Amino acid sequence: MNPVFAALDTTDLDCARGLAAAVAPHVGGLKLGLEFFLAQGLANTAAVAGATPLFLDLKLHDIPNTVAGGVRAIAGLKPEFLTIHTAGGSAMMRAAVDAAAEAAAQTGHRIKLLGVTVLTSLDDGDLDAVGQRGPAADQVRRLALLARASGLDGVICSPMEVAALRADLGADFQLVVPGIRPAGAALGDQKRVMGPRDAIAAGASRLVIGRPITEAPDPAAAARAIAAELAA
Ligand SMILES: O=C(O)c1cc(=O)[nH]c(=O)n1[C@@H]1O[C@H](COP(=O)(O)O)[C@@H](O)[C@H]1O
Repeated sequence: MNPVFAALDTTDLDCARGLAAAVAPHVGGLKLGLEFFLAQGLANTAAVAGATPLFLDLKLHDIPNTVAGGVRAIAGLKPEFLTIHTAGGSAMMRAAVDAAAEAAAQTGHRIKLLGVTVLTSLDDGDLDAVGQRGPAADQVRRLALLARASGLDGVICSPMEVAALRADLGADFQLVVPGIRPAGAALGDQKRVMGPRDAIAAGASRLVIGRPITEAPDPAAAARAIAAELAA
């Protein structure tokens, strides 16, 4: 199984279609999120994903009733994964789990819910500034345990926390990992990063990779090179 989801972070439909066509043969799935979904909506999200597994990254974070409504609203898209924020608390996560179960009874498709823990663009100093107890690794562990207890299928975490979470949470819990930077790739706004091979070796289930693929001169070649590195 190719563990890479390519993040197509654009508002432009033609750009997303072009990237999807180029990289889909070389990745395990496509991630469409905030930018694309807000600009293009449900129908175009479905159109761009086509038959490729979809990771719908909406990072839902609201009161339980509203998040449950959000899950129901996108259920027809049948994404493999949907993100919600663990910081929304246990009741919110349980409401999302219940809504996903109700939707599965109707659509026959079970959406896997992933809890965002501490964004990979934040470091210990950033956490302090918003009044959260660091270090980041401790906060990630606290939120991941809460996510599992609330019935989520897995969490999003940085590569720096994967090994410890894998040891704590067992083999079946999905650890989906952005903040991936192949050797020489620009960091951009990411702060807690690792290379693709090291992240998988540490225990990541899936990798989310955006700009190192989409901003490469040849996105298909970049995706193919990452797949080859992981298969070697
Ligand atoms: O939920 C996510 O996918 C996510 C969580 C997180 O903590 N950090 C993070 O970077 N992401 C997403 O992963 C992708 C990373 O993109 P690149 O930094 O371009 O590789 C983006 O689409 C982010 O929205």
